[in-house]
Amino acid sequence: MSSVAVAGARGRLGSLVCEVIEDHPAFALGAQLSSASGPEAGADAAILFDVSTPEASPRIVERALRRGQRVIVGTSGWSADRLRALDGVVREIPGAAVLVVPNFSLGSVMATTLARIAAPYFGSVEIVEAHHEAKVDSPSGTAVRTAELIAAARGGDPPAAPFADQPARGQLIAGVPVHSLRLNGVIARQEVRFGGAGEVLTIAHDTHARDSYRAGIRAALEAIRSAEGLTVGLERVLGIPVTGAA
Ligand SMILES: NC(=O)C1=CN([C@@H]2O[C@H](COP(=O)(O)OP(=O)(O)OC[C@H]3O[C@@H](n4cnc5c(N)ncnc54)[C@H](OP(=O)(O)O)[C@@H]3O)[C@@H](O)[C@H]2O)C=CC1
Ligand SMILES: O=C(O)C1=N[C@H](C(=O)O)C[C@H](O)C1
Repeated sequence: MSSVAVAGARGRLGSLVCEVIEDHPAFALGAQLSSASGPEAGADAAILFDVSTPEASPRIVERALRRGQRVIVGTSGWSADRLRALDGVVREIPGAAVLVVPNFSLGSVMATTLARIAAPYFGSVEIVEAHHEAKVDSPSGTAVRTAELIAAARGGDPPAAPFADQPARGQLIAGVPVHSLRLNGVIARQEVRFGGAGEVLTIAHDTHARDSYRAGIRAALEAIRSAEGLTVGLERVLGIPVTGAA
C-alpha cells in the first residue's frame, strides 16, 4: 500500500481525489492538508497529491520533491514557464518523479490531442473556455496548456490574431487568443475554434460532472509509482500518441 497525502483535500477536486484513493486497494489516504497545515504535515506519505491553488502549488510541490515524495499535480497555473522551473528542480534531485495533469478528464485530453493534430493546418485559432463562478484563475490551466501545445504543433509559426491588442479580443497565450467565461450553471467547457478558407472547425468538450475526473485520477495514481522525472499530461500516462514538443 502506498500512502498518499492530499493538499487541498477539502476542496471540490480534493474531496474527489480522497474518495478515489480510499476506493483503490493499492493506496491509503494519508494526511488531508489545508492552508492551515504546517510545512511538515503529510511528510510521512510516499506520494503527495496537490490540488490546492495556483498560488500555493509551486511551494507545496517543490517541498514534497525535496523531501523525496513522488508528486501528482492537478492544480492549475502550471504554464510553460513554471514547468521549465519545475524541470530544473526535478533534475537536481536524483530519483525525483512528478506528474502534472492539467485535466483528469479523458474527453478533455482527447479534445486537446485533436487540437494539436489540427493546429498546423489552419491559419487562425482561438480558444473559448467557460467555468463555474468559484474558479479563482483565468484563463484555465487547460486552456493555457492547449494554447501552448497548439503553438508548439505549429512549430513557432503564430496563428493570425488580428487586433489582438483590443481587450475584447481575449488574452494572448503563446500567440493564441483565449476568452474566459465564468458562469453559474457551468462546471467546465472548452472550445477550440480553427478558421480556414470558408470553414470553421470547432473542437468542444463539456464537463457535466466532476465524476469525469475519477478515471484520470486513478490512472495518475497508478502511473506515479513508476514515473521518472517530469511528466506532463494524462495523454503520456494513457499512451495516447502525441507528436511534437512538450
Ligand atoms: N486537473 C484537473 O482535472 C482539475 C484541476 N482543477 C484545479 O484544481 C485546483 C483546485 O480546484 P477546486 O478543488 O475547484 O478548488 P477549491 O477552492 O474547491 O479547493 C482548493 C483547496 O485548496 C486548499 N488550500 C488552499 N491553500 C492551501 C495550501 N497552502 N495548502 C493546502 N491546501 C490549500 C483550500 O482550503 P483552505 O483554504 O480551507 O485551506 C481548498 O480546500 C484548481 O487549481 C483547479 O483549477 C480542478 C478541477 C479539475
Ligand atoms: O477549476 C476547475 O474547475 C478546473 N480547473 C482546471 C483548469 O484550470 O483547466 C481543469 C478543469 O477545467 C476544471
